[in-house]
Amino acid sequence: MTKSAEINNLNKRIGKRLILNNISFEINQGDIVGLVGENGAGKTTIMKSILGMIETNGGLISIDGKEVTVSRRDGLKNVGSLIENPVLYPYLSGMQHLELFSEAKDNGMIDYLVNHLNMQTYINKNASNYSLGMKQKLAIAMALVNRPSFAILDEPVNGLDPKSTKEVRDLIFDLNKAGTTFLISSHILAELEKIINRVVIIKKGTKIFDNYLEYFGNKVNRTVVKTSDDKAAAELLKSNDIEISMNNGELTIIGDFKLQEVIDLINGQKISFKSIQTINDDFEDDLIQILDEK
Ligand SMILES: Nc1ncnc2c1ncn2[C@@H]1O[C@H](COP(=O)(O)OP(=O)(O)OP(=O)(O)O)[C@@H](O)[C@H]1O
Repeated sequence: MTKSAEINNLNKRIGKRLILNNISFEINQGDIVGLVGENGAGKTTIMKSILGMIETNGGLISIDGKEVTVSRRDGLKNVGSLIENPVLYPYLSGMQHLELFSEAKDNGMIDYLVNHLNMQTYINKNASNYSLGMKQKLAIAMALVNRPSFAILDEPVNGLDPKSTKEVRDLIFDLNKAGTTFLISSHILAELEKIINRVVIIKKGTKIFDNYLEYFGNKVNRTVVKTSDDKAAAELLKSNDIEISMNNGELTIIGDFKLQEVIDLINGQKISFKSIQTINDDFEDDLIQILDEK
């Protein structure tokens, strides 16, 4: 797999505090990687380091095989970024911002972004009058206006309403299909799950998890059943080809099944139900569990 970016043993100290502790991970071309962690975990510091915005205390960062530091910026030529609140010029319109940031005279990208992010009604007005969400959309457009091969977006859907959030998601997918690799941080895990194909989790400056989403498997529902005789109920369900497991004495039915069929089977054997609880294992819970465990 071709690598878009490599981060090797990245360390960052601020004063006496170690903010990043030997962080290493790779971003393969075509990936949409989610960078996840609690407030203050170090996500923005990682992104700033990759972009050569801050001095680091050891470690090697390269983009497209070129080393990036505060003074070596060759690797950043095809990189777009949105980090924290971008500085907007109050007397320039959104369109003028995009024109200022665009390296090409007219590559159709400005129209494409304005349309995809639905900014037509205000793009020619002064940015000083923009709402938080409008500013955020303009900042995303500025990050992507040169059709970067690699884009780093820190909290891109911060402050966006659900419709705008979907517009940003669709735009990311569209650009990803056309060849842009993404590193995206977000606290909105349910939203992040819809976009990313891989997740890197940071806790207190240390990487604690890094894997593709397939790791989390297909989201299967589990139904935990308590009966007057769990052992007999388990045998009965198994003999009727219903997939079950017994974990810590808990009878769990896995995957798809017809609840009425289970009820009829068990009642038919004079076993009584005490409780039935369906549990949806979702991504958000999985991530929170990883964060809590490590
Ligand atoms: N300029 C600075 N001076 C002092 N401490 C800093 C500075 N920048 C970052 N830090 C500290 O570094 C740690 C990591 O901050 P960072 O902004 O990278 O976290 P984050 O994961 O992006 O957090 P959030 O999700 O809240 O944006 C925090 O403890 C923060 O207080």
